[in-house]
Amino acid sequence: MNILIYGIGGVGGYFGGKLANTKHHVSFIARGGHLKAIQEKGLFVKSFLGDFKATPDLATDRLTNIPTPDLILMGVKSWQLEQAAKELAPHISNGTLVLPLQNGVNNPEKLMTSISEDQILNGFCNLISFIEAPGIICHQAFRPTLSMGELDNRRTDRIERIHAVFLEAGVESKIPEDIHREQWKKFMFITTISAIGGLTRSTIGEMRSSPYLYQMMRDTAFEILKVAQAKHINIARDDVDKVFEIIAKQDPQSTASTQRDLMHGKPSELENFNGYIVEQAKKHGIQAPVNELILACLLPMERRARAGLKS
Ligand SMILES: NC(=O)C1=CN([C@@H]2O[C@H](COP(=O)(O)OP(=O)(O)OC[C@H]3O[C@@H](n4cnc5c(N)ncnc54)[C@H](OP(=O)(O)O)[C@@H]3O)[C@@H](O)[C@H]2O)C=CC1
Ligand SMILES: CC(C)(CO)C(=O)C(=O)O
Repeated sequence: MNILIYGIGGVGGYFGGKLANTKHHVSFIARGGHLKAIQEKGLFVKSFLGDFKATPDLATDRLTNIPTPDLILMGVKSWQLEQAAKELAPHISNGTLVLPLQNGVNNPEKLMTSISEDQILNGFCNLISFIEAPGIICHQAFRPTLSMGELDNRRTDRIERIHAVFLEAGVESKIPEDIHREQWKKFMFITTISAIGGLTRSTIGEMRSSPYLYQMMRDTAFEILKVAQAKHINIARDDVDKVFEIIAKQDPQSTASTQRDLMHGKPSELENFNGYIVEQAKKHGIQAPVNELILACLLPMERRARAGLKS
């Protein structure tokens, strides 16, 4: 199989690195000093589960150089997906499948702006990893897992084939019965902790121990639940409780990637998280005042980050 990893950051670097060590032909799209380091020395993944080195068949910043991919793993941030899909469209065939791994729940729709719906899968992952230095990925915590599915949840031969490729690479991969439901559960978790964490600059432990902030997290989650149900996602009140059980188990010092982006004045996924909920709540006639407040408070900072100014 010809596999392309588009974006070799925390996620693309970890899973792309695993795939590069299989028999498949693996190409990396990266840029700048990170690309140069990978071209010169390969990609080094420092992982608390065991370090490994990966040498892709090709590392480039030019899509014209790559063989037509059978599978593309999207490793960019969710707000970079539309642009990436536009750039990819002329370089794929009708048989190419695209698997997004971004946090958020509208990534397939973003890809559909340039790529045919029947070539798009849905997916998400769990791990904590980031670029530590050019050519080096640090996988810091969480046993990496990957969930994937067809948009209509059918267990097709092609999804089984892709799942098998990840298993072959030693990645813990799942095809849940309902990929959208599982993705919304993760979305509820990550959106609830990221935004309030970003707004208050607090760790998960600090938010859990403040009754006010804890209630704010719960209100955020219930607004997300209402939007999900309006969109006919099979998710219930029990799922909110399960999300809060997961929140209760997190290391008190932990912060989510979007929260860290917000805190470091980098462009973040705020608009794909709370922004999406506010937009969809309006569309479905639902009140979402907590998500609206969070979004309004963080948007000026987000705009500064996008204008290249540090907050
Ligand atoms: N990191 C994590 O632990 C987790 C992240 N996620 C989700 O995964 C997604 C990816 O996050 P993450 O891996 O952290 O993001 P990163 O910022 O670490 O990685 C994105 C990479 O894509 C590169 N990129 C973007 N556009 C291009 C382009 N046109 N050409 C070449 N390279 C490009 C970026 O390069 P450059 O830096 O030059 O812009 C960067 O190296 C997000 O949706 C995130 O929420 C989900 C679970 C865990
Ligand atoms: C919370 C976590 C680590 C779970 O994978 C995540 O998705 C993120 O930080 O973006």
